[in-house]
Amino acid sequence: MKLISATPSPYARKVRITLAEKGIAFDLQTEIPWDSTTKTPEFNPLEKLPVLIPDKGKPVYESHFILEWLEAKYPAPQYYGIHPRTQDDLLFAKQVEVVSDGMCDACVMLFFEKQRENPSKEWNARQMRKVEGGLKALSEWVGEKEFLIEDRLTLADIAAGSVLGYMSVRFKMIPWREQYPNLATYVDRLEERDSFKNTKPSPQNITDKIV
Ligand SMILES: N[C@@H](CCC(=O)N[C@@H](CS(=O)(=O)O)C(=O)NCC(=O)O)C(=O)O
Repeated sequence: MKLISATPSPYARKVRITLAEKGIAFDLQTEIPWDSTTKTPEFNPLEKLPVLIPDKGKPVYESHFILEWLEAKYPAPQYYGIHPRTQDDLLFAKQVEVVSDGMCDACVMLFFEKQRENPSKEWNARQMRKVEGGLKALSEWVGEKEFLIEDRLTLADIAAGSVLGYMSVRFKMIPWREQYPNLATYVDRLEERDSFKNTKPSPQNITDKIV
């Protein structure tokens, strides 16, 4: 199995963490999806990574769907299960992923708006509100807990941990660790896991003109 990924990608990190927690071997293909050299269009009509390419069968893309696919194909108890046991908890975990991924989307929008000749203040303010609203929601959900659900790592922690780790790399100017010390404690504990330690995001050097 192969995963097309990028070093800063919080979406790809969710998949890398899940593969590690489930103990699934895979080849990591690191790319810059914004450069003309990327292979993503060969596998994903949306030209985005992450893309999971199974040894047999069709490519799987869109991180939340890749995690669904992995949980379906590599279920508990043979593999570590990332879905909570009850339906309500699973729906809540998916809501945490919606907010976490939405924060990532807003961060990506901000990242590229800054590269425009005349960045729109209104557009940036709108994206910042989404990031700040998401941080507030995550902080309220986490409280003083070690894990969001069932006192063990689930989809919710993978999603929340990935966006918080991304912000530490891409958005140092947002003082979220001071604003929400409980989130800082929460993510620092997650980062002690091998699946997090071995998937730390790092910046990439985009060479092509994007906007
Ligand atoms: N909703 C998608 C978002 C994936 C995404 O935006 N990936 C970026 C790379 S990164 O932001 O994750 O580093 C990409 O491939 N962008 C290329 C493009 O949008 O054309 C997911 O969850 O997988």
